[in-house]
Amino acid sequence: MSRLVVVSNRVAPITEGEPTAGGLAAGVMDALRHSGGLWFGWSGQTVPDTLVPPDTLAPGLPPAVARSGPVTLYTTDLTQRDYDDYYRGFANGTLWPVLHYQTGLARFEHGEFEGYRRVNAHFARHLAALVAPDDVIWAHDYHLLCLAESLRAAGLRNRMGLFLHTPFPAPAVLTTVPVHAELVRALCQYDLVGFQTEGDRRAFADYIRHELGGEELPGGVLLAHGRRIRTGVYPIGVQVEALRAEAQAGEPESLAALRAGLGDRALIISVERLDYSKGLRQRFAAYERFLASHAAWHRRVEYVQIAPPSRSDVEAYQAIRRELEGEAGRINGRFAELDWMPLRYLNRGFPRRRLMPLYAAARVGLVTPLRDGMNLVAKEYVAAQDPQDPGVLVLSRFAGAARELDAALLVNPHDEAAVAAALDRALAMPLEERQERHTAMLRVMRRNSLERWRDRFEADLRDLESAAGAA
Ligand SMILES: O=P(O)(O)OC[C@H]1O[C@H](O[C@H]2O[C@H](CO)[C@@H](O)[C@H](O)[C@H]2O)[C@H](O)[C@@H](O)[C@@H]1O
Ligand SMILES: O=c1ccn([C@@H]2O[C@H](COP(=O)(O)OP(=O)(O)O)[C@@H](O)[C@H]2O)c(=O)[nH]1
Repeated sequence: MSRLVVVSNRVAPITEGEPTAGGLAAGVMDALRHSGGLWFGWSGQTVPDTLVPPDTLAPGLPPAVARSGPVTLYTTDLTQRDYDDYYRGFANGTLWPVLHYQTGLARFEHGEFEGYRRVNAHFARHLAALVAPDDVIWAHDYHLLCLAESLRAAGLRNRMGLFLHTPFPAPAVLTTVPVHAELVRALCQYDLVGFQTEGDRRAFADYIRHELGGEELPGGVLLAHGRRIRTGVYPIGVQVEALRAEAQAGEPESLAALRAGLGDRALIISVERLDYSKGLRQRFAAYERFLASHAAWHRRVEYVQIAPPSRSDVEAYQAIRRELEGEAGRINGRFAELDWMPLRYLNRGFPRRRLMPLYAAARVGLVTPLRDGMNLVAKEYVAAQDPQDPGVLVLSRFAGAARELDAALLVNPHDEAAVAAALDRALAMPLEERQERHTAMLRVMRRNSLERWRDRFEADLRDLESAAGAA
């Protein structure tokens, strides 16, 4: 069978035990670990611009190669200028906020978009030297919307698919990006475009029909720019049994330390990259309101927030970090007692195998992003629970995960009073109701596993005829 070539900006660290850099890297690594394949991406390193001759696009060096089990990892460095324009600039300063409906936080510079295209072309140039004509190419996420266009320009006729890990916003939101038309035209060079939810897929189809005057055929096929693009919904999953084993294996000392600090208090846990899309500011406010309005829970609960810094050189991320540090101190200052700290805010990451026992020990998993493509932490929390005595997931209706995990306590993260009431309800929930909700969520998660996500996308990609995109 032809090879699977995976391309993403972020690749998983190949050293065991390092914190995983977000859900994409964790998911792709877990998915590739069994079937194997070639994975190409950014090394995470930048090199000074002076190392690059002015007439070349990017470092002329061949990519570094490493092996992790059956996965061969090719990584390339970025120059400082490429990193600034592409990753810090257009990908995370323009696209990320717009894809998450935060248009007020988005900036736009034509030069950064050019840099974004330059890096997509740089990736394509390396890939063109690596892929065989019958390989299937599976690109990931908003960093690589223009990759297929660059690969086609280099003459590649391979089957190419893109899976978008983030939301795809309504056309009225996407069109705030001045180069939306160029982006969607480039996206149409893929043969298959996959989304986390039907809402995201619908938004893309609406753009094609209403902005481009394209056509939508039955079975998720779109006709636009003289091409035939297949679309589908592939919710990313987790490996339930492997995660459960990690949760049970535990790490006696760290868990013991946590338990000693907690005593018999109920633990509320939240874990995410420190990102404004994750709704931490609103969550802190909701927790403060919960403490103010539910005095009966004082000293009986503790909220642990794990929030490793992310994209720290983007201004909006620096602002949220400053703000949360102040808020955590203020909330503790208002409610803490000599022997009780209501909120523990940890500004650092943990390897996932250390997080799993913490999830297992938590009475409530509090996951309230303002928008999220999926949110794997929600699924990991459910997987970690003891089915005989499970904790309760309080989940934002705006996370992709809410489409599947509708047996969670679904909340609107903008409604502080509703989140506070959900916390009270979750903490007081009778065993039978907790079990019923947990069983229902586990059933969906077992069905929509990580393997199914990978297998369905890969099968649909392989099913397409080579260069079938021409309408
Ligand atoms: O690579 P970074 O800039 O450090 O950011 C980490 C990743 O964040 C985003 O993850 C998304 O993918 C998850 C798995 O599908 C999904 O659950 C989550 O909702 C998404 O936000 C981003 O999309 C990735 O590209 C980043 O690598
Ligand atoms: O300190 C941390 C924080 C998060 N994660 C992992 O990073 C992923 C986050 O994925 P999610 O889809 O929730 O959000 P993203 O960061 O991709 O937006 C999950 O697998 C977490 O277990 C981790 O390993 N260590």
